[in-house]
Amino acid sequence: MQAGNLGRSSDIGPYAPTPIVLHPQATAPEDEFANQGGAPLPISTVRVLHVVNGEHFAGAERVQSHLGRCLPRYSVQADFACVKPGLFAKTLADHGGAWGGCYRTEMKNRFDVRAAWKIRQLARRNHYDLLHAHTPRTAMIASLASRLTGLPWIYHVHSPAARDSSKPLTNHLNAAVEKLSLRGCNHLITVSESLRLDCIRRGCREEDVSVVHNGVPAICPERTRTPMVGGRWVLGMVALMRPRKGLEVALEAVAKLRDRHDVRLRIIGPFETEAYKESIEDLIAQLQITGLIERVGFTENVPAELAKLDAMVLPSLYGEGLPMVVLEAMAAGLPVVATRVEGTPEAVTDGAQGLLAEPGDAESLAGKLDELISGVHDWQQMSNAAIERHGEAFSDIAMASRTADVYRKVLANTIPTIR
Ligand SMILES: CC(=O)N[C@H]1[C@@H](OP(=O)(O)OP(=O)(O)OC[C@H]2O[C@@H](n3ccc(=O)[nH]c3=O)[C@H](O)[C@@H]2O)O[C@H](CO)[C@@H](O)[C@@H]1O
Ligand SMILES: O=P([O-])([O-])O[C@@H]1[C@@H](O)[C@H](O)[C@@H](O)[C@H](O)[C@@H]1O
Repeated sequence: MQAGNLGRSSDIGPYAPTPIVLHPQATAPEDEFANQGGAPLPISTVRVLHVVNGEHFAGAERVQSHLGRCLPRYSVQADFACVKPGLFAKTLADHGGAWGGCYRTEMKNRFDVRAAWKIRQLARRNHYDLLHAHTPRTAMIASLASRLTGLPWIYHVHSPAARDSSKPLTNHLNAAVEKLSLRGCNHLITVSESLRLDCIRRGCREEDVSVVHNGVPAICPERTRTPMVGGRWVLGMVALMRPRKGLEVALEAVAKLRDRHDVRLRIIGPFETEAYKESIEDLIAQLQITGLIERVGFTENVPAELAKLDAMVLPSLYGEGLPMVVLEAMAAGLPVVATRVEGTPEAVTDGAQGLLAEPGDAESLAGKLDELISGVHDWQQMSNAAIERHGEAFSDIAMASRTADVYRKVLANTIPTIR
């Protein structure tokens, strides 16, 4: 079957190897894989095909689009094969190839391995050097495509498959598929140190796993006001709303705060299912907080929404890697009130760039919000600390630079086998 093409002609030949220097950015990180010599060396272009789901435009897809946009600085050209083409595939196409080319390699069902053959065709035609998968489903396809092509492949761990959703059966299946697929994997990238340790606990060798912390651009939109003790506080939760994000806990916390403070909660993002949306509407009615809740829905301009908030709330229950919305809020100078889940404490230290509550505990979340709103912490100081922490550790440029270094390390250690 011929793979379709959304963003760029599938007939494109190899990219002209544009020699540029490694780490041209002053802000690029020091890295264990970087060229240790004096002057930076010109390097040849690496071509990577990301094998992605592509149905949503949520965290993993943000990572992918930032990589597609930033990797060319490091002489890496990234394209995308979508096995569930949806909003992400459409967005890539809308950008006309600026974030990388997009190919439709649909799977008709979870075990439709014909996608691996489509990827083999793409890899041959467009001379990719390596494959990069992002979900258990795409790990399965990339691992098969790697066998068919002889290309090395990398797996990007965004969340722990065994506790990624509220569906135990799906989690179990995904964890099993991931484990089997990883047998032939050349290297793992985890988005947080907590996920790196999780992989090692599950049997991966330390030398096969690298942490590349997620990163986002330094977008800090102008604010028109600074919140004040005794004034109105506009809180916002930004997410693809699904049970594991803990929106219920945020609503319960707002209900607890309503008598003491003038608070509003903006729900920014789409709901994964209509049924979940209805259950949330029922809870809002039951808690009698309808007037305090503003429903924004999906927005393409998250920074503009962040500029309207006084704090970003993310009450995740479990299963996070390193949430992009936490990093986006920090870049925007917004204090983050989140939960101690997986990688989140790697970005936010309680009392510094934001506050950390216990997951699933509305009392704990309300207590942390109360601290911020009552002025126990200086809002401006937290805002400055958030911007600073983003700049030093979580930029999109740093993420792309480190990812490019992993690619080169893997390619340097792989004996090419052309099939
Ligand atoms: C199920 C899964 O795989 N989850 C992972 C996914 O994040 P997950 O999708 O759960 O959530 P994130 O907070 O990381 O990302 C949400 C993204 O959606 C964007 N957004 C949200 C609402 C909206 O209206 N418009 C909009 O564009 C946000 O700006 C953000 O970039 O990748 C993250 C990054 O590796 C990991 O930490 C998560 O564990
Ligand atoms: O591939 P699949 O199992 O159908 O489903 C996917 C999850 O594995 C992935 O973690 C998530 O980010 C996607 O939104 C999607 O839900």
